[in-house]
Amino acid sequence: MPPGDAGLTVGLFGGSFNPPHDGHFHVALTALRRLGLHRIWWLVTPGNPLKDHSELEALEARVAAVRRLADHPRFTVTAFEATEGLSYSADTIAFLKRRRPGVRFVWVMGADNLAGFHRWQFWRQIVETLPIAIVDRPGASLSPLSAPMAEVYRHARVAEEEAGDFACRPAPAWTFLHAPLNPLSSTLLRQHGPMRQDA
Ligand SMILES: Nc1ncnc2c1ncn2[C@@H]1O[C@H](COP(=O)(O)OP(=O)(O)OP(=O)(O)O)[C@@H](O)[C@H]1O
Ligand SMILES: O=C(O)c1ccc[n+]([C@@H]2O[C@H](COP(=O)([O-])O)[C@@H](O)[C@H]2O)c1
Repeated sequence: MPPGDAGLTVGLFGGSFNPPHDGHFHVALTALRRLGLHRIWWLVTPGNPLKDHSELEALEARVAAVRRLADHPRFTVTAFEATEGLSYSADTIAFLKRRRPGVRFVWVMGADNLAGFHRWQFWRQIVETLPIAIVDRPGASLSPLSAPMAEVYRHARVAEEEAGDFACRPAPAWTFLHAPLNPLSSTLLRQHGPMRQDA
């Protein structure tokens, strides 16, 4: 697990990264800059509990690929969930709060995950524990209005213009960051192989 002194602000960016792509880099950079965070920790998951794992590459290969992609001085790549036996994000977050008590964490995810967030284990506990930042994604732009999480926690939405110190907000707090849309997905890359971004 990465070190973290008191006062550090960290965006937790969990993912399957099967494989990682520029859309992921875009999400991490958007969160880092727009939320005024010190760092982004990329959490390479042993396996999304809601996804079929039959096409999932080995963790070591995904970590190596994410390290190649996440080439930025404020990015840290880690796979401690596997070594600590953590499958659910609620457990990961509780673990981190215990082990890095002075660090201020924010959960970072793409807008497609907002739509299904109410299916995550202990999702309300997650919302009540740390601020959540959602980055827009093609096909999911309307979900802030209709997702159950957004409805239940409507009162906790923070305007993106006011999210510059987001890590210091008490939970529940969530914000939706509009940004240039990036159309890449791992599914697309698994189906068609690497594609030139400028083609
Ligand atoms: N193009 C994108 N724009 C915004 N968010 C993205 C984009 N691609 C991935 N994300 C977000 O990054 C995180 C990790 O995504 P993941 O590794 O599942 O990639 P994916 O492209 O969604 O994969 P798959 O197609 O296999 O479902 C998730 O929170 C996801 O919402
Ligand atoms: O805890 C859960 O129930 C849960 C359900 C779905 C996804 N997650 C986490 O969400 C992150 C994004 O997953 P993915 O597959 O969309 O990249 C990753 O860290 C997963 O472990 C977590």
